[in-house]
Amino acid sequence: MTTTTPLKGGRSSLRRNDSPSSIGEKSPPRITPHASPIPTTLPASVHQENVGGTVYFYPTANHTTAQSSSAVGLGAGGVVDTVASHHTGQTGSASLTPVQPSILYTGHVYPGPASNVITMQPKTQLESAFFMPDEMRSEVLSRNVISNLMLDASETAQHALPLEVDNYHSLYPLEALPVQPLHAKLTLPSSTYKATHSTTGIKYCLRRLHGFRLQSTKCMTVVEMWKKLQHSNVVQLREVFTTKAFGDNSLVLVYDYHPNSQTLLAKYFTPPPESNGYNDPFQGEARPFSHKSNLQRTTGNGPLLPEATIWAIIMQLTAGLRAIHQAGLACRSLDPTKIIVTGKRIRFSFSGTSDIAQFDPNVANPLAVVSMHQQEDLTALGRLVLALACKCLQSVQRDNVQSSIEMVSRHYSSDLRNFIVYLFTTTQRRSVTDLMPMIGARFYTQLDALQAQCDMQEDELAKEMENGRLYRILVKLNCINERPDFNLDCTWSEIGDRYMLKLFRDFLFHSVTEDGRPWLDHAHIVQCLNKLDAGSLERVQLMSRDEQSVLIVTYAELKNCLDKAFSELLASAAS
Ligand SMILES: Nc1ncnc2c1ncn2[C@@H]1O[C@H](COP(=O)(O)OP(=O)(O)OP(=O)(O)O)[C@@H](O)[C@H]1O
Repeated sequence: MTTTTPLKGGRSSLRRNDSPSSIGEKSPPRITPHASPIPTTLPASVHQENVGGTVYFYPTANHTTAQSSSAVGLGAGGVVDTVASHHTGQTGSASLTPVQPSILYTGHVYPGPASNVITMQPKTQLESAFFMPDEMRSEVLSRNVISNLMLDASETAQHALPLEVDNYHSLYPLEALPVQPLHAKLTLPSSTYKATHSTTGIKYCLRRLHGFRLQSTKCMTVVEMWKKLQHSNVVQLREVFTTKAFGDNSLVLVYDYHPNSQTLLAKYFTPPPESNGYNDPFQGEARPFSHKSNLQRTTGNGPLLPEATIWAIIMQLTAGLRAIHQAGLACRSLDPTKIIVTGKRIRFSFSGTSDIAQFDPNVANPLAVVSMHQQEDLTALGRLVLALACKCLQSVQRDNVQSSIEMVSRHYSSDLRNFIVYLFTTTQRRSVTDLMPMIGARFYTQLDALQAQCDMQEDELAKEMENGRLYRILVKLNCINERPDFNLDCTWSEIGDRYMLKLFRDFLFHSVTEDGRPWLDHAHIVQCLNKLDAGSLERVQLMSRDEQSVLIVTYAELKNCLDKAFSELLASAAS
């Protein structure tokens, strides 16, 4: 017997999840008709009933407990897997316990942003119900793109880079010019690369000191101290090794890699491109921080920074510096080329390089030397904050300091001025902990901003967690749907449980409006997938592509079919 029941004019059909987010036609959809295997016989165990023009199939009483898909303890009445029964020769899944029409589904659904978060989002668009804001996405994307950059073989040869250095491969230069002086106090050339660890695949930042020989293994003590220092404002040193892979004796320091980082110099002191190559005639020859070209250190960097931005930088720098000093270490390269900015995060980079490069095994009193370097760090911090406030590196040249501080007094609070003056007062012994009271209640503002950012990110995480879950269901469904053959059975995906899943897939993605246009409703897809994942007792009416067969199942049964079919695939893949 063929089940020939046109849907049109039949009982109100597909349960649609009405949602304001429908991006297509609002009229109820129907399934796109396509050629599809349809049942040709109906087992004696199935009872047929015509309700308002639609034929429904019910198992007879002695078959009500047979099928496993109903064995989820559902009691879903009027539910039958007739098509599956036909194609597999199994009995239909059913239970005669009547089901209340109310939706029994209580699955996991992203409930939408919390009220405290919604006000922080740039603009509440339809998209934001499901996906992260564009700004966040593009930041993550650009980090991924940068992180995945690779040189091809010819570029690697062009840069004279080895294919492997110790446990690292795929070296990628992180600076425009591969060889630069390390720091004002150093004449050693150095290079920075991104590289991938051979066994873990994790990316790291390698700092190579060219032509460098370790004078003494004693400096490994200080390396260990740096390796132990963990702080969110300090780039973590992971290991140090010597290598001849570059054709010389190089020392390589391995740090955590933070993609899409900029140096503080590049972010705040490099003239914008609009300057059209104009050089400030008053810039002079002085290089206040390191051997960087004066072109990069000119004035003309746009408007002054808001005071809140400067304090946000100060708080992060002092936090990192406090951790460094408390660990009995000194930064020794507190320089805008050695501080990196990643998003809103500021980190001291290449920490410990100076300690290794300038290690002197003959120092009589190492503690006193550290203390002296810590004082130098504080002076360097004062110079950096002054330069930031003036947005000009020349402002910290000896002759300019006084007028620069006056400029700070005119444009910023006395707190900021006092902070800088304290750090410039080298006649007294200063301490990073003394800076805390100067920051004062601004600390709470920073904490509040960070917590608000955490709230927003947690909300995005909640969304993405649900997306990840839905993605896994889609992976399962797509591994099953339309599989050309399985265990030499080319009809596997078209029969039995799999046939139900195919019709469900059509219901999800291929619904059309009355006049045949695609009916696209993201909320419909999400809600149906959620009901499937939760094994809801709600019923869904599926229809064969030729519109000749109607199948009413619960989501619980579909879930059971999905799990069974996917387990079969898994078992076969593992065998
Ligand atoms: N841990 C890190 N992760 C990712 N990128 C980093 C890291 N540390 C530094 N960088 C980036 O590497 C690039 C090169 O850094 P480097 O200090 O070599 O710059 P530089 O301005 O050329 O300094 P120098 O004159 O000392 O060579 C910079 O753009 C910096 O943002």
